[in-house]
Amino acid sequence: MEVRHTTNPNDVKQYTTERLRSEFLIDSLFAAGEINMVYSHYDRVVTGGAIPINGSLTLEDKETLKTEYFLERREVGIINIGAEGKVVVDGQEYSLNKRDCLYVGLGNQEVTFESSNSSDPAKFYFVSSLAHKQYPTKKIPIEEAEPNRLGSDSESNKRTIYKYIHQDGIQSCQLMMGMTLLEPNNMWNTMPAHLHDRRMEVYLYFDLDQEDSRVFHFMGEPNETRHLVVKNEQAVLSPPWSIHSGVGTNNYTFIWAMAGENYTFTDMDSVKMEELK
Ligand SMILES: O=C(O)C(=O)C[C@H](O)C(=O)CO
Ligand SMILES: [Zn+2]
Repeated sequence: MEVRHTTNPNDVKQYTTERLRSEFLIDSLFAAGEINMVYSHYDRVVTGGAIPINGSLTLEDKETLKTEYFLERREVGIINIGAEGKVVVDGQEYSLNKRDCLYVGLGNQEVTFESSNSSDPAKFYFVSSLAHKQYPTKKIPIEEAEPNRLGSDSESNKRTIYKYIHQDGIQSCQLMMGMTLLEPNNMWNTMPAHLHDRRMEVYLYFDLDQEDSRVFHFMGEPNETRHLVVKNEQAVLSPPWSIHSGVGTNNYTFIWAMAGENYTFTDMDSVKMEELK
């Protein structure tokens, strides 16, 4: 898998667009019949995508992790963003429809992905972080996730945050994961912006409804922002020192995942509008 190192915010001020994209944008996670992963040194989070077509794909990379199996020292959250498929965890099958989430804990030795129909395949997005204890493998459909409604039409940021893996939901060591759905004609996410220097975060943007749709994702320290132009099914690594917010040219949905120091979703430092530059 590709390995990305961490960056210092003072250095990032000098980056060209190309360098910024190569450090923070994950532009090709999803390819038919492949599993692709990026290992970030931010909290050692692995971000991945799998589209099984002919048979199953296995979650593994001994070469990079130097462990016997992927979850020997890790946990993983998996969300299906495609058609129906299944994840098999040490022989136990979990069927996932679009937007369903599965948490798989430390110590499970074999995790494989399969599509129910190869002509309309599943697309599994996953984020994995380090784990010290085994929590039970658990599936949660979006209907059972805790919704948190935010924003307003006048601010164009009316949206629902669904929390899957968190303190009051599926239990994990440090991984938090959920999905935010924007109401039609609402384009802004995570504005007003926030920081959490205790945790890194990854955003996956998907369901951008036109070929030409883009999300302008804002990152950087609040007084030194930059943007990344993001296409459908691309992800962004957000360092702990960076805001993470976006505005779309069309409707979209995104999956957020965090790992780091604490396990408190509400541990956020809000950024005042006058601080943003
Ligand atoms: O729409 C939002 O606002 C979010 O979804 C925010 C993320 O959940 C987040 O950044 C959590 O720290
Ligand atoms: Zn955040």
